Amino acid sequence: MDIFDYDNVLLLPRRCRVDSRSECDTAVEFGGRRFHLPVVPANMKTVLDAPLAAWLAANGYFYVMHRFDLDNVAFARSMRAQGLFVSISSGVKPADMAVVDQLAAEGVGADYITIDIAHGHADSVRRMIEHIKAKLPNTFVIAGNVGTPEAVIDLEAWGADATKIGIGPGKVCITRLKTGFGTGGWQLSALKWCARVATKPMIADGGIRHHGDIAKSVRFGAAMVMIGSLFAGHAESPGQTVEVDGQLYKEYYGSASDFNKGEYRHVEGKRILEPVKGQLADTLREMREDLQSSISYAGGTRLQDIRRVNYVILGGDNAGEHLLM
Ligand SMILES: NC(=O)C1=CN([C@@H]2O[C@H](COP(=O)(O)OP(=O)(O)OC[C@H]3O[C@@H](n4cnc5c(N)ncnc54)[C@H](OP(=O)(O)O)[C@@H]3O)[C@@H](O)[C@H]2O)C=CC1
Ligand SMILES: Nc1nc2c(ncn2[C@@H]2O[C@H](COP(=O)(O)O)[C@@H](O)[C@H]2O)c(=O)[nH]1
Repeated sequence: MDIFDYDNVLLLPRRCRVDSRSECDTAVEFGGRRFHLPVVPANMKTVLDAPLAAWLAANGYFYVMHRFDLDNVAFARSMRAQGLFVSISSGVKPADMAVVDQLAAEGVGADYITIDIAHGHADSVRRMIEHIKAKLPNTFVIAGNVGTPEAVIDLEAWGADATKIGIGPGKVCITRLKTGFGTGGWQLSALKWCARVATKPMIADGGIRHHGDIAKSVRFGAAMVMIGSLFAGHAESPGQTVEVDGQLYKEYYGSASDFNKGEYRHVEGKRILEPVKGQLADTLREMREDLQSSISYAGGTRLQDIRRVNYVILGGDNAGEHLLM
């Protein structure tokens, strides 16, 4: 198996089929809805909050609300009141099951539920999927996080409608240092490995440092790409603003950090400062333009055309050209 990551793979251009990049369509269908981009801000407290979730939903973008210090049912009610789709995160504890029960009992429901725990290849996730499917059979269930084909096979067999791939590639992640496990450093090839067996959509989660990494994720099988650090630090981002030597930064911390947990137990995340960026809408516009360009380099007009390109691995033992025959 080739081992590579975002920073040592490049995609190879094919003959252009458009006269303008504006002819390239970045839209994606995911869970029965169509979104402008195959991109979703990470479900983290310093990346999005309820107003940002509502803005994303109202403007044609996918979102997954985080699950920390939040009343999921109240959030779902408020999105419904605005006529917007509901996409929440869940753990696997009795309180999380009770949220599902309440959403069902009140008839609020949820369009998407992302079961999001550190080690998603677990019986607790199987039980949670079964619980959601029993109480809210029309909800699209995303389950994770995992990093192996065996896990993807199991989650799909247990009823997940999509899987989320990435153990430890995140910018504020310290899982590989603390535990010795993960896909950090080879996330893109882990995605490729999982794509061999996946029969349902996969979300590539973590490790995106440049807009071109979105196209690379799509090339290796992602239907959707979850991004934390690139979205943290915007004017609208919920992280606290901090001034250092006259420079403005916003905090970005891991969901398994002591900053998020409020205590130092089972810590697998850290806090960093992201330079303050500008408006989120401007970043999304630039991402869309860059992805339109990626599609044109792929010789296509639609997102899926990126899947057909060849690629090279730069440097190291796995270096070489990989051609689709
Ligand atoms: N993508 C990644 O690499 C990682 C992401 N995270 C993120 O941090 C957040 C908090 O995650 P998490 O701590 O799982 O959430 P929770 O604190 O909600 O824990 C979920 C449940 O899973 C159990 N659990 C957690 N880790 C393991 C494990 N390694 N083996 C067996 N059981 C486990 C917990 O029990 P107990 O605490 O008693 O073990 C708890 O019952 C999530 O958003 C998650 O996605 C965290 C780490 C890695
Ligand atoms: N190991 C940990 N991973 C975490 C933690 N909090 C979030 N995450 C994961 O990171 C991505 C975002 O990655 P980025 O490279 O785009 O910044 C996020 O979606 C989670 O999967 C954590 O505390 N520990």
